[in-house]
This record gives sequence, structure tokens and C-alpha cells, in this order.
Amino acid sequence: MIHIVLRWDFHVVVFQPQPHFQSLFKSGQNPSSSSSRNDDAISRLPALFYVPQLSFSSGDMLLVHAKPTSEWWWAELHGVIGYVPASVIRQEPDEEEEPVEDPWQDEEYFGSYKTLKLHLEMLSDKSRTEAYRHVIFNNSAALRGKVVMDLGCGTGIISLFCAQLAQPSVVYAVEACSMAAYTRQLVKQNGFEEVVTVLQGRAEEIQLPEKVDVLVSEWMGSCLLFEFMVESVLLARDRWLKEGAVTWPSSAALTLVPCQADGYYAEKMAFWEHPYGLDFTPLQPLARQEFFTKPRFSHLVEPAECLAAPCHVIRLDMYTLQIRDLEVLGRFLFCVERSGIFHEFTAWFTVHFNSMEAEGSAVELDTGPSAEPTHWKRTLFMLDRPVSVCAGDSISGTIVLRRNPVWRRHMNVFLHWSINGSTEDVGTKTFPMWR
Ligand SMILES: N=C(N)NCC[C@H]1O[C@@H](n2cnc3c(N)ncnc32)[C@H](O)[C@@H]1O
Repeated sequence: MIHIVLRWDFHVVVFQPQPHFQSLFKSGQNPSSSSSRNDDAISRLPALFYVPQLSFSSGDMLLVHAKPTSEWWWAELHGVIGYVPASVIRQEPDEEEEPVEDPWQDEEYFGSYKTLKLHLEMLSDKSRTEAYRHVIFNNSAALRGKVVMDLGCGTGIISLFCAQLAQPSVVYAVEACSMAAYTRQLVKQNGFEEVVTVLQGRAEEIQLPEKVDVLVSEWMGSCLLFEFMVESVLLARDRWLKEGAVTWPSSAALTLVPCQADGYYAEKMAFWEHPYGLDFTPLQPLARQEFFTKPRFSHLVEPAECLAAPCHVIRLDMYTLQIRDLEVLGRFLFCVERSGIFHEFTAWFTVHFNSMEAEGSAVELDTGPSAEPTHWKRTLFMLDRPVSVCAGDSISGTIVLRRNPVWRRHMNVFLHWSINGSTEDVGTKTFPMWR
């Protein structure tokens, strides 16, 4: 995307490479450039080791490669790349906001699955893993002679269940990272080489010898969509699924509920009111910024903390969902069932696996408070200021999960709400997940 430099001439000099990137901005003609604003902005630059010199003048056309933060963009001028303050450049009006494809991001993403840490976490999650085993067991007869694709197989557990519990003709176990080599060993170790074929590569790029009857994948991330692995599932669905074939999960739903969170609020905010008999409340704005800006996903909300009946705010049909739909909007209307303090929204997801047989029973994997905890836990969105609510009040609004245009596996969650439909008692907050 092309941008033009607006006002100031900037000369960016890195006077020493070090873990924390520092630079000295000397403003050009514009006397209004406040060094304090620059210093403040510099302090929030992403940590870097080396940034080459980058000088540019009013009217220059910069090529912006990425927007890592709202204040600093990664741009190029005449072949030289460096950080520039976003405040001095303007985007060409007719520019399309095309997502920036950045191969480095996927290297980082797949690199995180090369070690056992995340695989151990997923395999240790009994609710998650038993749900997939239950699906394969329930459909073992229908799977006989079928062609299966396990997308993002990791250690291959789902493919091994297919070979252990059913008699598919073949399972293509697709894994992008080097864990695939170990997965091959596990297939051999368990005597399933005749059935399971491990393919290392991205599902979007690999070549299968045939189309498939079943596309199964465990693609869910925090708040359902984080990681956006679901995009790969949709691409594979459109490329490899036979007509009338099955995708597991078949559908997914994001659930939201307004909650009271006395413990968390006391721990992070009320604490500053009188620690050791002193008044530390001037630190509360800092605490709000530090502890309540990003969602918290290690939270295990209890049913008793829910102020209203949870409701599905977003539903995804995996047979019809399109990639363009992945900027998902949900509306909600909660009727408060018990008076209390509205501190936060809690979100979790549920996925369903339809049976391959007409009369067969579906399987559900619920990550909410009424089910066994999972490694996804639940996602807590803290309001900046708690609101007292009474039984019978209504909390209505919208939630939007918007994919990050630069960091493509991340997203922002926008929440907008009002109490009893009033225009005064309105709240809105954006939560980055995670960049
Ligand atoms: N949130 C999750 N369930 N993540 C599971 C991720 C597993 O799928 C693998 N994976 C994710 N996307 C892909 C893809 N497009 N192609 C192949 N493997 C993938 C990833 O390397 C890891 O082993």
C-alpha cells in the first residue's frame, strides 16, 4: 500500500543497536513537533535490534509494509526500510485495505507447534480429545471404506482414532510443521501404516491423490477464532471435499454472558484503595490499562457469577461459511436474572459434530462453565468500570470479532452495550487478541 509523507522532514538515526530500539528524531521545518511526543512515541516502539537510517521529506511516497502498532509503521523508501511515525503520513484515499501477507507470521505460528508443549496441552485436555474419539466411535460403521482428511493433525491423535476404531480406506493426516516426522513414527509404532498416510505441508498447498468423504480438524482457538486456522479448513473444504461429504466439526457457536467478577476486580482494582491503610487510588488508571485492556483467557467463570442466561451470539455453519464471513458480528440481548455488579462479559464456544448416519446422535464439545474445563478455558472481557444492575434490567448490544489486517492470526473483539436501552448508560470497548 502506498502512502505519502505529509508534513515533517524526518531524519531517523539509530545511534546504537541494542535490545530496545532507540532513535533520535530531529524534526524538520515544523517547530510544532514536540520532542516529548516523539520521546513518548519512541518509548512505545516495538523492541528492535537494528533499524537502518531512514530519511524522507514532505511529499515522498512511502511503501508501508506493516502496521505493527497504531503509532509506528514499517515502511520503505527507495529500497530502505525503517519505522516511521504513522502521524506524519497519510494513506492514499483510493488504496484498498488489502491484508498484508507476511510469511514470517506463519513461520512463527507453525514454529510454535514444533515442540511438544502445545501438543501435550491439547492431548492432556480430555474433554477435547475424548469428544473427537466419541465422534469417530459413533460413526465407525459409516466410516468403513471412506477417505478421511485430518487437517492440522499434530501428533495424529484423530487419525489414529480413525484407524483404531473404524475401517476407513485411508486417512490423509496433514501437518504443516516438522512434527509430521514424529507423527509418521507414531503411525508406524501403532501399526496403522496401511491406513494412515502422513503428509507434511500446509493444507492449502498439499496435493491429495483424491477427494475426501470426511474432513476432520481440531482448529478452534481462544474465543473460537483466534489463530484463524478455520480459514485453512474452509480452503481445504472447498478444494478436497466430495459433494455431500462431512466436515467435523459441522458447526460452531460463540456464547457470551454478562458476569460478576468480584474476585478478579478486587485483586486487580479494589486492591489499590487502601493497601496497608494507604490510599493508592492514583494507580487505578494504570491498573485498568494494564489488567483490563486485553482479554483474560485463564478465567474459569462459575455459573453463580452469571448475571443472565448465556446466549449464542455467533453461529458458524462449516458447510456454508466463507472466508469473507470471518469478520463476524453478533447481537445480544440479556435479561438480568439477579441483581449484582456487571464487571465483565465472558465468552466461550461450543462445536457440534453431526452424525454420518441419518438417525445417529451428534456429539457436542462445550467449553463453557456447565462443562468440564478445557485448555481453552473461557475468555473474560473486563469493563473499564463496573455497573450495578438489577433483576429485570436488560443488557443489549453487539460483539464484532474483526481479524487483524496485519497480524492475520490475531483479531480485535469489539463490544458495545447499553443498559435498558438507554443512550446515557452505554459502553464500548475494543480488546486486542493479542497484538
Ligand atoms: N488451535 C488449534 N487446534 N491448533 C491446532 C494446530 C495444529 O494444526 C497445524 N496446522 C494449522 N494450520 C495448518 C495448515 N494450514 N496446514 C497444516 N497444518 C496446520 C499446526 O501446525 C498444529 O500442529
